[in-house]
Parts: sequence; structure tokens; C-alpha cells
Amino acid sequence: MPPELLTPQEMTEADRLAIAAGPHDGHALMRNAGAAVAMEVLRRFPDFARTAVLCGPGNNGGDGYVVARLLREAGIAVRVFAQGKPRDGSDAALAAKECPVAAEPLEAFEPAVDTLVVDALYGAGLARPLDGPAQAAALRCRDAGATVVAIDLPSGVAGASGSTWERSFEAALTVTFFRLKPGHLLEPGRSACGETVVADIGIPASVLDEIAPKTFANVPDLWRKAFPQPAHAQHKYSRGHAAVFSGGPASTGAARLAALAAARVGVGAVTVLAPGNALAANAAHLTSIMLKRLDDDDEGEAFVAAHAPDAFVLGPGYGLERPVRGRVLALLARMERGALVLDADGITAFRDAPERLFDVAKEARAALVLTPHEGEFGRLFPDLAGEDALSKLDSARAAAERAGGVVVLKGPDTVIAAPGGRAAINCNGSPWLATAGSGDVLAGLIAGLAAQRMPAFEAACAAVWLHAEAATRFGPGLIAEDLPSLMPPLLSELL
Ligand SMILES: NC(=O)C1=CN([C@@H]2O[C@H](COP(=O)(O)OP(=O)(O)OC[C@H]3O[C@@H](n4cnc5c(N)ncnc54)[C@H](OP(=O)(O)O)[C@@H]3O)[C@@H](O)[C@H]2O)[C@@H](O)CC1
Ligand SMILES: Nc1ncnc2c1ncn2[C@@H]1O[C@H](COP(=O)(O)OP(=O)(O)O)[C@@H](O)[C@H]1O
Ligand SMILES: [K+]
Repeated sequence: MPPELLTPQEMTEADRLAIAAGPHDGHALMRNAGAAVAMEVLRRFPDFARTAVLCGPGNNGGDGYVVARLLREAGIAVRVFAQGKPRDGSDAALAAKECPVAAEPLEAFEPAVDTLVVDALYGAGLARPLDGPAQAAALRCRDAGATVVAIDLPSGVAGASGSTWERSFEAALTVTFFRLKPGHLLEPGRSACGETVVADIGIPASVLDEIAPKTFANVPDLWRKAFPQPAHAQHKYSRGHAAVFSGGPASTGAARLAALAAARVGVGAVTVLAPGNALAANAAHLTSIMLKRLDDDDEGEAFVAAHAPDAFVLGPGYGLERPVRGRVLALLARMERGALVLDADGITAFRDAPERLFDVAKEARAALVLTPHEGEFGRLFPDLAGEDALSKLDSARAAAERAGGVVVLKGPDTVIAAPGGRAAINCNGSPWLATAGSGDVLAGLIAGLAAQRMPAFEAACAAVWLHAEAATRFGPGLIAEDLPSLMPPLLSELL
């Protein structure tokens, strides 16, 4: 899957540039799109008793008329149910004219469990909630248990955000064109799409040079070139040194999960920094990972001065009893390079004064990486979290800009955003990751990669992908402790 994602506006621009460059005109692109959908239908669902194509008034409907014609030509019994009529002279009107199947009104559509429904009502052009007849059609599909193949997007899903208006179609398969849109990867759109296929309809990749997309699917091609490779002559410290702050005696596990993750992702040395009363608990469970006592900020300063770790993790299991903010701000100001990954309690500690953190981050030489789940995000960015008009992508992007750091907004559709507007949506997530401590592992993976000089945005993207890939491959029964040891085979494949 190519990494670029296009907003509906960018897709329209891609369409325009492709037509301008030739040889395909708009009608040819529509025919190619319809042919790609018809091919998937014939390949995957050849045995349905009946097939219904629901056609809207725009180009999505135009694609639908092409599909209906091709299925009829292939000998399939097809009925067409239309909402509205294509505008005279449009490509869709031409496609409707070429379609030998007479259109019936959408209100007459009565699906059954053995109906294959091609949803060509609305795609990228959906501009307002589905009206009554379209919503009723979506509901009838669901109640009947019909199988839906959506063209471009299930009708009712917004391509830019993945949000749905009222009732939307729920597809088993979605066939989209040229590149995915954010709505294919962001929930609830992602779930509504079912499996998603990207079809080549003759738009050349060169149109992307002009469009310069800033949103990406988080696939290895996005960051593979920046992934750290050990060189022959390296020693352990030149492979990077990551340090993880431990919580008190009753909550040391989170830091060790992060530390182990950092180590497993290839960093040369890892140190757990623990308060004196948590040394024994940590010592009992650490072997290759170093342990250092750190009770007050002077000891912290001394440690940084002596060892200059390339990355820190602060937050997992850290607690809110000890002063956190001063330590974080001093560390950020002092670090010469690398990244500070702030997770969990490290984030919550700034709920009353996020600007203090952001001001220091903007001046810092090291990168700040914030890894909030939705709840933690709301503590630092209450206005962004509470704004319904913002998609998860918009929120993460705005937060990264405001924070002056990379924001990893976690969940089933984790978004990674950097100041300047670059953002990636993760797409290999697994619900098996919803287990205590898995976020601690993620923080460690990011720090481990950043400590090896991978730039912070790429490090965060790679860590999110590795984390999810490990969980997806492991599957049922996963606990956070399993995750670090699942890295080696993934690293072998990547390298
Ligand atoms: N771009 C490309 O490269 C390619 C794109 N292709 C295809 O084109 C599709 C995009 O086509 P599109 O722009 O015509 O939009 P589409 O989704 O058909 O809807 C627009 C129509 O719906 C109407 N309308 C909107 N909301 C409504 C509502 N709630 N209830 C009622 N009406 C509503 C709206 O009316 P208006 O708002 O103008 O009054 C307008 O008439 C894309 O998804 C893909 O399938 C391919 O052919 C190949 C190349
Ligand atoms: N349903 C899901 N699908 C995919 N990933 C998920 C899902 N639920 C949670 N995750 C991932 O699991 C991790 C949980 O992190 P977090 O909430 O910080 O947990 P903890 O604090 O217990 O470690 C995040 O990386 C998140 O993206
Ligand atoms: K559709």
C-alpha cells in the first residue's frame, strides 16, 4: 500500500491533474473505476442470487452505472435503484445512458440476505447527512444482512475524517481509487469500510509531486529509510542510550516494560532511573538493563551530565506524588539531542499548565514526544478534544503544532502528528493491544528508536507500527510482557 493519503479535495485535484496530463478524460477514469469495482465483485462474489446497484446523482453514482452495465454484460442479474439523476452533460449522465439496466426508485429497493448490494450512492462528494431514502436503504441492508460492496466509501462516511452522519452504509468490501483517504483508516469510517482495496484507474503517481500530500498511512515505506541499522564499528553507547524513570516501590513494572522494549528495538544501552526505595524491586527483575538510583533533581542533573542519554521515557507508572514538572522541564532544557517521551503520569502532571511544557519544548534541542490515549489527550488539549468538528487527525495535528512536539494520539486508529503538519494514521492495529502496560511498551519502543538517532516523527511511526504488528501476529492471549520479545523477527524482516 503506498503511504500517501488524499483528502477528497486532493483527490479531486489528482483527478484534474491526471485529466490534464492525459490520455484519460473524466469519462475514461470513471469507466476504469467502474471496471475495477466490477472485477472485484465478479472475483469475490460470483454466486449471489441477486445484485442491486444503488446509484446517487454524482460521479459515485456514475461509477455505479458502469458497474451495473459490466455486471449485466457478464450475465449477472442486476437491478439499479437510483436516487436523483445525474446532471445533464456530466460523465455520470453518460455512464447512466450507456447502462442497459433501467433505474428504479431507491424507495423500491428491498434487499434480502442473498442480495449483493453495490453502494454507489455517495462517495467523496457527500456534503450533508444522508437523506431519508438513503438512510432507509442503509438500514434495510443492515436488517436484511445483505452484503455491501461500497464504491470509494460507504455512503455516509466522510472521506476526510472517517466520521459518519447519522446512519451510514456498512460494507464488507470498499473499493477506492488511486490512494486511500483518511476516512478509510479513521474510526468509525474504517470499521464501516470492511476490507479496503485500492484500485489503479490510470491516474499517474506523478500528480502527487504537485499535490504534496502531508497525510500518510503508517506503513514501513514511510520510515524504512530512517530505520536504524547497526554499523560494524559501533559500540554500545554509539548504538544509543535510553533511560527510563521508574515509579515508586509499588509501581516499577511499567518502567521495566518500557526499558525492555527500548532494549529489544536495538538501542545499545538502557538505564532504569529509580528512587532509592524502588531500587530493590527493580534490581530483582533487571539483568542486562542498568539501574541507577535517582532521588532528587541534583542526581538527575549529574546523571545527564555524566551519561548524556539520547532518549528518556518519563511517565509510565511514575505516579503524581513526586514533583514531575520541574524534572521534565529541566531535562528537556538540558538535553542536547534525541527525544523525551512523555507518557501517562508525565502527561497528566501538566494538565493545569500545558503551556509551560510547550514553551520549553519549542526552545529545546531535543524532541518532545507525547503519547496520550484519548483521556490523557483531553487533559492537555481540552479544547481540541471537545471540538466535535475536528477529526482525530485534525486534533492530533493541531496538538503537535501547539506543543512543538510529536503527538501520538493512541487508540485503534492511532494518529502520529508532527509540528509542520505531517501526520500518519496507523492501520495495522489489533484489539489485543488493549491490555494494561501495552502503552508503556510503546513509549519504550519510541525512545529506543529515537535514541538510535531516528528522527522523532519517524521513530514514533515505526514504533507504533512495530507494536501493532507484534500484537496482530501474536493474537489472542497477548499481554504487555510479550511485546518486547516479539521485536526480533520484525526487525529481521525490516532490516
Ligand atoms: N476524483 C476522482 O479522481 C474520481 C472520482 N470518481 C468517483 O467520483 C466520486 C465523487 O463524485 P462527486 O464529486 O460527484 O460526488 P458524489 O459522492 O457522487 O456526490 C455528489 C452528488 O451528491 C449530491 N449530494 C451530496 N450529499 C448529498 C446528500 N446527503 N443527499 C443528497 N445528495 C447529496 C451532490 O449534490 P449537491 O451537493 O451538489 O447539491 C452531488 O450531486 C468518487 O467518490 C468516486 O466514486 C471516479 O469516477 C473516478 C475518479
Ligand atoms: N482496540 C484497539 N485496537 C488497536 N490498538 C489499541 C486498541 N486499544 C488500545 N490500543 C493500543 O494499546 C495501547 C494502550 O496504551 P495505553 O492506553 O497507554 O495503556 P497502558 O497505560 O495500560 O499501557 C496504545 O498503543 C493503543 O493504541
Ligand atoms: K459509496
